[in-house]
This record gives sequence, structure tokens and C-alpha cells, in this order.
Amino acid sequence: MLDTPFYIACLKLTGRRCVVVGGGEIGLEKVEGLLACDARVVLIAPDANAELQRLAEEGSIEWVRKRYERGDLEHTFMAIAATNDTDVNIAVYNDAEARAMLVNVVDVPPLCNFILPAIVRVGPLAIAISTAGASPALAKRMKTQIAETYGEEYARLAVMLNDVRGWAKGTLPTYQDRKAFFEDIVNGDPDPIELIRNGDEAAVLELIAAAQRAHEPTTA
Ligand SMILES: C[C@@]1(CC(=O)O)c2cc3[nH]c(cc4nc(cc5[nH]c(cc(n2)[C@H]1CCC(=O)O)[C@@](C)(CC(=O)O)[C@@H]5CCC(=O)O)C(CC(=O)O)=C4CCC(=O)O)c(CCC(=O)O)c3CC(=O)O
Ligand SMILES: NC(=O)C1=CN([C@@H]2O[C@H](COP(=O)(O)OP(=O)(O)OC[C@H]3O[C@@H](n4cnc5c(N)ncnc54)[C@H](O)[C@@H]3O)[C@@H](O)[C@H]2O)C=CC1
Repeated sequence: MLDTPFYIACLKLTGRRCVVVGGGEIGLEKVEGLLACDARVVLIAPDANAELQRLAEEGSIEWVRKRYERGDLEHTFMAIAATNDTDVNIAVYNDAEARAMLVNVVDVPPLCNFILPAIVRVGPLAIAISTAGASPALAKRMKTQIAETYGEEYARLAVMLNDVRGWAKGTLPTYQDRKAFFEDIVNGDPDPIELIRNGDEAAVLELIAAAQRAHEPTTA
């Protein structure tokens, strides 16, 4: 798989039907990952562990208590198979592929048209680490190291920069102008990340205001 050039993207799952087949520990892990992204999760499995049953009872997921059938993929955006039955996993893959649907069979690379990276999430930041399947254990180790480097201060700066995007789009006429404006702040002196680390958000706001003054077109 190392020669597969994976195209990395961020998917919007909000409200979309995502089917998880298999109600064990691994199925639960996948259900939780999808719920965290506001997907409409449908679990297909004849039995499910206690936590999945709880999620179904509270209405967070729909549990269809039966064995998988092809029709379960109707109107579905993504399918994840986590059963202990290889034939079922192959069927899910084939049925999904026939419909050009996104499909991941957990830990079976030949039965995946997408694979899952290890992810560091802090606020709006998401850093994905993939080894193209070479070593999930290494991806996990890197996740821990990256989480130590890119913490709350980066997430906070992202939010502060988002707050000024409207101004930039409304005021600065070209893409080049907006790029220069944002790069001035991000790579600014003083370093905005250091300022946030030191608890001085007021100084970051001042850095942003100074960049606004410097970049605003003159109306004379
Ligand atoms: C191809 C891929 C397809 C897919 O499942 O999407 C795949 C395949 C396989 N995984 C295997 C093993 C392990 N997988 C993990 C853990 C994770 N695996 C994940 C992703 C992926 N795993 C995709 C590639 C990702 C990439 O590298 O780009 C993570 C990142 C994300 C997630 O699953 O959500 C998640 C860490 C999440 C986190 O902690 O953040 C651990 C560690 C552990 O369990 O703690 C081990 C044991 C140690 C080891 O093997 O390294 C095996 C052998 C099975 C066997 O030996 O029986 C195969 C199959 C094979 O190698 O043929
Ligand atoms: N548990 C673990 O730590 C790991 C497990 N795996 C593999 O991932 C798979 C899932 O693991 P677990 O969740 O632990 O397994 P599990 O055995 O606890 O759960 C399997 C689930 O699949 C369901 N299932 C079986 N036939 C089905 C069918 N025809 N239609 C729908 N659902 C069906 C079962 O009802 C059960 O809910 C297994 O193949 C396992 O070998 C891989 C890596 C680690």
C-alpha cells in the first residue's frame, strides 16, 4: 500500500447517513468517531455491546438489530465494517464499491477505499497523521508528540484569525493583499503563539490591529 498516493481531505458528515456494521468494541470506536463529527449514525448488527445499546436507547444512533444486507447501504454516504466475519466484511466492501460509496473495513487495507489516520484535535485544529498503513503504531506515537507541540495556543490563534477573516475579505481587494495581511500576523514579531502562551491575548489583538492599519487601502 505504500505506493498508493492517498488524497487527504476533510469530510463534512453533518446529518449524513453513515453505516457501521458490527456492534463490538471496534464498532463502538468507529461510531464514536462519527458521532463526534455530527454524522447520522446507523448501526447494523444482530447484537451490540452495552455502550452501543445505551447510545441507541438515548437516540444518539439508530440500531437496526439484524445481520447486514445490501439494502442497508441505501442513501448512505459512508460505510465502515467492523464485524468478526470476513464474508460480511467483503460483502460490505463490494456493495459499497458498486455504488462508489466511501468504505473502510477496519484493519483490512484491500477492503478500504479510504483509510483512517491518527488525529490530534484541539478546537478547530485537526492534524492527521498517516503512514499509508506502514505503521499505525508509529502514527500513534507521532500523534502524542505532535499533541505536545501544537496545543491550545494554536487553536486560540486560529479562532482569533478567523474573527478577522470577515474584515480582510471585505476590506482587502486581492488574494495577494489578504495573504500578506495574514502572513504578517502569523509570522509576526512578537510571535503571536508566544504571546498567547504568556497569557497576553491583548498583545495579539494589537498585532492584528497594527496589521490592519498597515494593510488597509488608503482612501485618499
Ligand atoms: C491501513 C489502516 C486501515 C484502517 O483501519 O483504516 C490500518 C490497518 C491496520 N492496522 C493494524 C494494526 C494496528 N492499528 C492500530 C491503530 C490504528 N490504526 C489506524 C489506522 C489504520 N490501520 C489504517 C492506516 C493508517 C495509517 O498508517 O495511515 C488508526 C491510526 C486510526 C483508526 O483506526 O481510527 C489507529 C490509531 C488511532 C489512534 O490511537 O489515534 C494499532 C495500535 C493500537 O491498536 O493501539 C495496531 C497494532 C500496531 C501496528 O500494527 O502498528 C493492522 C494489523 C492488524 C494485525 O496485525 O492483525 C492493519 C492491517 C495491516 O497492516 O495489514
Ligand atoms: N478488539 C480489538 O482490539 C481488535 C479487533 N480487530 C478486529 O476487528 C473486528 C471487530 O472487532 P471487535 O469489535 O472486537 O469484534 P466483536 O467480535 O466484539 O464484534 C463483532 C460484531 O460483529 C457483528 N456481526 C457479526 N456478523 C454480522 C453480520 N452478518 N452483520 C452485522 N454484524 C455482524 C457481531 O454481532 C458483533 O457485534 C474483528 O474482526 C477483530 O478481529 C482488529 C484489531 C483490534
